[in-house]
Amino acid sequence: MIEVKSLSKDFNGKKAVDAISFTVEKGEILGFLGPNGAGKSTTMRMITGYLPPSSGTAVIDGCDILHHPIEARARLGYLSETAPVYPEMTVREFLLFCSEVRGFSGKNRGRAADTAMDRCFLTSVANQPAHTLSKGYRQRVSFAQSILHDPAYLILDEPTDGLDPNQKHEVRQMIQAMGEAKAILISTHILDEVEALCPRALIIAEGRIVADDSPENLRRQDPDYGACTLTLSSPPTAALLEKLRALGEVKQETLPTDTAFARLHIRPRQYQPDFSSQIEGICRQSGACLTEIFISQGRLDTIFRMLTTQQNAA
Ligand SMILES: Nc1ncnc2c1ncn2[C@@H]1O[C@H](COP(=O)(O)OP(=O)(O)OP(=O)(O)O)[C@@H](O)[C@H]1O
Repeated sequence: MIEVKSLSKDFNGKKAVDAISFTVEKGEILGFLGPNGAGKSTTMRMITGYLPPSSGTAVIDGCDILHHPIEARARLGYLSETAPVYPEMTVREFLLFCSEVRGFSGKNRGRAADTAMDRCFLTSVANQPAHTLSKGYRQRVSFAQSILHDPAYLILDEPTDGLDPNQKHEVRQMIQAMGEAKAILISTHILDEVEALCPRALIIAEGRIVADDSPENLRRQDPDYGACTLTLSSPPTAALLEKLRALGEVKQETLPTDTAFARLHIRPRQYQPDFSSQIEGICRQSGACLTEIFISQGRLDTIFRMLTTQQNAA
């Protein structure tokens, strides 16, 4: 388990991270979200021992990063935001070098480098100098470096940043496969990625945790969760509008004048699981022809904005 215990960091008297605590269990992929400057990278650098905290600590598989840094780091793989790679080395040379630093020797050194290249789809560029690689491939080399020693704990700072959609897909699949056995903390700005990869998400703003829940539960906090958007084949009558207004807040969308359709958005005063059935019943009774109904599942980006801008305003 990764245990983050009341970690704080001050830079020149300003709190970048403010008493953050959370845990990540093996078999869990925890999404770490927050706006620019929220403190994600600073937290990750403290967990991995690259930055001393002002207070608090992190414990990796029982090893305190401050008191047992070598043992704690041996259990960790870290992909930093900057993904540093020595430019003049080939991919294989770089990974052999990193294997040696990780304590591999003899055949094990080559085996570790080759396995990591294989898992990160790098074999075809093994002999290419790093400075000739595209950004996506450099990111993969850095990823390979972080998993050389097959660590049980992975800290990934924006692992798909700058990758093309195909590469993003591949890296996500790699993370998903590794997440079955490892504890993974992953920071990202891509909310779709969180929905696809992370059963749990932590949102931070101005160095503090403002949410810790599943993406689904977070979406439920969207005021639009369960709201319905209806398309009618003709404009609604005043009687229909009155009945719908009794159910919730009704907004009529302005559509191009050459269409006979009408579109209404109805938000319940509070979530009701049978809201769409109630609306369908009212339309049927009123003789309105309902051609389409869309039920909102809420949006993570709405919640992200609500939680992180509230904090800024405070
Ligand atoms: N070495 C440093 N010296 C001074 N201030 C720093 C240093 N590193 C980070 N900060 C400040 O700490 C705050 C948090 O930065 P951090 O990089 O952790 O944010 P982040 O959430 O990772 O942002 P982003 O999403 O843009 O990567 C910011 O205000 C940043 O300017």
